[in-house]
Amino acid sequence: MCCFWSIGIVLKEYSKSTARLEGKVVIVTGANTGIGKETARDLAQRGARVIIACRDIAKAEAAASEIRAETGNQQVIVRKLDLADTKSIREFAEKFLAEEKELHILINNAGVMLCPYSKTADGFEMHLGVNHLGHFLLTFLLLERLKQCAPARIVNVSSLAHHGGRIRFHDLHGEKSYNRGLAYCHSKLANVLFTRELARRLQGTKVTANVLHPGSVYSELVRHSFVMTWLWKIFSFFLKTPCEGAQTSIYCAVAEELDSVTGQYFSDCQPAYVSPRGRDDETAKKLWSVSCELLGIQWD
Ligand SMILES: NC(=O)C1=CN([C@@H]2O[C@H](COP(=O)(O)OP(=O)(O)OC[C@H]3O[C@@H](n4cnc5c(N)ncnc54)[C@H](OP(=O)(O)O)[C@@H]3O)[C@@H](O)[C@H]2O)C=CC1
Ligand SMILES: CC1=C(/C=C/C(C)=C/C=C/C(C)=C/C=O)C(C)(C)CCC1
Repeated sequence: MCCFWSIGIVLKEYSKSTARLEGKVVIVTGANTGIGKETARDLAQRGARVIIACRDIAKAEAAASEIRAETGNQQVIVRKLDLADTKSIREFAEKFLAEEKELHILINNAGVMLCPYSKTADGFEMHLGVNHLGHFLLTFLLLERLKQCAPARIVNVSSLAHHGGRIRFHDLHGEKSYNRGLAYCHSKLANVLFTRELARRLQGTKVTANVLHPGSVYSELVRHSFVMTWLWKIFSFFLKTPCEGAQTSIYCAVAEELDSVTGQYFSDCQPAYVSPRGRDDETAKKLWSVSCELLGIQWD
């Protein structure tokens, strides 16, 4: 359940669940700032053991100490994860699986937007590589542990921007044409399609997979665009705070009424409209097999 309230002209919703998470292990990617940090803070407040999976250890340690001090939960742990490098993703997963016996909630939150054309360590276009392929590989590597600890949840942070995306199988890495806004949209559509296919494959396992739009949130996401950085500053009053932006992620992670809900897209803590391309099962299946090929994995 969510509650409604409003500030100015922006309608906002808060996850109302009082669920406690003592004994539960959670991973939040990109939790050193923005929506991820607020998600980690809330889950730590609920008593979970929270793994802050970030590429910059210094920034992550600063966020973790702040959360530990504020919540009194000392089980907020930093681990290195660079989603732009499959070697780092594999090292993270290997270390995690060796150190932790359990995993109950995986929040694939980290993301980049409006990057100038660039590639990941493995030669993937940056938006597709970090936002989709990195999380696809991470989920693959951790899935057995989630299944063993079921009921468990996978929460993928996508965006309303998925409406503008398409999966350009003929030019996935933007080598023929590249627009950084569209590249973001494509990667966020990939998040929606991945969740859809993942949920279908996980039927009967008690591991759910849902995807969400957090709202338009005043965060560092716009850092690669000078114009957007200024627009975000000027219009910040109309944007959600990171704490408000984290509410739908928290809702998907803990709400009791979602125990058996899977494959759904949420916004403002409620089901929301998915674009026709985000409901295309054939594209979802093809994206799945192409992602496996690119990553050199077999995921049946
Ligand atoms: N803000 C908004 O309005 C909206 C956000 N979203 C989505 O919400 C999610 C969170 O974004 P938000 O909090 O706003 O953005 P921020 O830029 O504030 O946070 C993004 C996080 O992702 C991390 N990250 C980026 N690249 C990598 C990488 N290669 N490996 C590991 N971590 C990485 C960042 O780390 P570092 O600090 O080191 O760069 C940071 O922790 C994203 O998936 C975004 O697409 C969706 C719709 C709207
Ligand atoms: C129309 C408009 C704005 C709103 C932009 C929005 C709402 C952007 C949403 C971006 C998303 C969803 C990004 C992440 O996925 C501004 C810049 C506030 C002010 C200028 C006019």
